[in-house]
Amino acid sequence: MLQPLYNTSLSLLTDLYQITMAYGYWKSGTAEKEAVFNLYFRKHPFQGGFTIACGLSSVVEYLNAFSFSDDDVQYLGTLTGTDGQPLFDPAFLDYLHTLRFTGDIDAVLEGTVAFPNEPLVRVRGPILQCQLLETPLLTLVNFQSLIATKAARMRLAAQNDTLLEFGLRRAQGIDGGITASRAAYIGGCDATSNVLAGKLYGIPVRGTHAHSWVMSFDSELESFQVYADVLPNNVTLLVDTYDTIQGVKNAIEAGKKLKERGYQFSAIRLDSGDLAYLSIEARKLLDEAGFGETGIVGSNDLDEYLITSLKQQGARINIWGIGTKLVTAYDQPALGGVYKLAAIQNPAGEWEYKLKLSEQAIKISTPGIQQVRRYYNERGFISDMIYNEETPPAGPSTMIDPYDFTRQRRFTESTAFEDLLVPVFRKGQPVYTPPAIQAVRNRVQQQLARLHPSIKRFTNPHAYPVGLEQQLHQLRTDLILKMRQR
Ligand SMILES: Nc1ncnc2c1ncn2[C@@H]1O[C@H](COP(=O)(O)OP(=O)(O)OP(=O)(O)O)[C@@H](O)[C@H]1O
Ligand SMILES: O=P(O)(O)OC[C@H]1O[C@H](OP(=O)(O)OP(=O)(O)O)[C@H](O)[C@@H]1O
Ligand SMILES: O=C(O)c1cccnc1
Repeated sequence: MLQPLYNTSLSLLTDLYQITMAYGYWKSGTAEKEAVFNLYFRKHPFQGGFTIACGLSSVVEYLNAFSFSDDDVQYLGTLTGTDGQPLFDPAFLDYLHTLRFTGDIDAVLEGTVAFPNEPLVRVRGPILQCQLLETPLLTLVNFQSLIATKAARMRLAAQNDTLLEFGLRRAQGIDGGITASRAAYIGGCDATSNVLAGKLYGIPVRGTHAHSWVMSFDSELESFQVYADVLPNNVTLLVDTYDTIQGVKNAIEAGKKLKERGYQFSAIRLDSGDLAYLSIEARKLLDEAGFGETGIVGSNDLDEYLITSLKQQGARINIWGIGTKLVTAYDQPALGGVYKLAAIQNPAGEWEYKLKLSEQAIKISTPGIQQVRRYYNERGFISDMIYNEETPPAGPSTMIDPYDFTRQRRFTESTAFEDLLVPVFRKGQPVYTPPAIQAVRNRVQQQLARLHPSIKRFTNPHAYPVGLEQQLHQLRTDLILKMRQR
């Protein structure tokens, strides 16, 4: 389902420097130079061992709608430089007005587990266009991948329990809320309380009630009974407004009447106090009253660590309501994805490889028209090898760790693999239709099932092996040496 937002002009949703650089390329006659940029991140969020790639369907929508509207170019025409004179030549604004994306996009499918330095999106096309896409692509992919990853961690902690996303009220603004609900569902939540996200994306919506409902009545019991009368097919009662144990007893009273009417008493919700102790006591009371099927929702500043701890304490919660810590990615509020130039074609049509140097080894970029080859066996994923599509591995291949070249792995021709980047746009035309959101969500779980548990643990996870194919490693090393000699 299309999000209408991406179908309006979002071409100014970028940093000014992208447009000034585009102007520079246009003015200096280099706008059409063919270039390749890679979008990748350098470090997993949350000190984790994996990241879930997310945001590609928004990228597709964004690119399909990519154009500068009349008022976009009019606005750009009002911008001035430090001398107060117009920043852009009107002829450039005319050029922008008719500009459409004409390049190629290759990308890792949404819901794929990804690792540092692997391109999630690769953009090839006239350098001016590639440059203009940097900020919007990062905006779309960084946040969605961050939240999908956080949700996947919560799913790991919650195991087979139900996971509800309740974050809208604490989200980073409107788009933060809507986008987080989508990414959280993909990452493993079962439903959201965010009704607009439900409508836009086809995500199941679920909810309980607030303390205000209970407080608006003279007694808690009456509030439960009225709620059950009015919404007999949606009865989850929040029991902690006054005294939780008494609240459970009142909920059972209301539940009995509901049962007599032939309806199911779905659940109670605990939102404060010791969630382990209270859920164990509530479970006993519910079971004794014949409500063995009635669930227990736990909420209150939960995250993957608290869910794990509560489970270890024997908590009887089987439905987890998670808001703030999920949609704000509380412990790491940004994924540091970057977008780097990796190659430019010279007038003879040959690739000149490009690399960004840094004193920090982790920040030195990798040149090449990069593709990721993921090797696997029947037990799961073995390792990922980044290679240059211009020099693909032929026969047995050797993968080298770019941070320690003595660490190498050799793959025989019989090792099974798949290449992760798939064609998404060719010459500006979409050649890939994003799957339904449910399929993306399923993909996350299928992918995680193929990752060794040591990579998925929260504390000191094992690093999944990612390296460079030997020819690409050599190219990168030669370029670093050449540039350091300058
Ligand atoms: N058994 C438990 N073990 C670890 N953490 C828990 C346990 N029970 C609850 N918590 C967490 O402890 C934190 C504080 O909860 P607590 O209910 O004491 O404070 P609160 O949020 O101020 O309560 P209230 O909503 O009544 O103001 C919450 O993040 C909650 O999820
Ligand atoms: O705790 P979160 O993970 O963010 O989950 C969402 C919270 O939102 C509601 O609380 P409310 O806004 O009523 O405030 P509260 O924290 O005082 O309960 C709800 O009762 C949850 O506690
Ligand atoms: O439905 C709920 O229980 C809910 C929704 C949003 C925030 N907190 C709780």
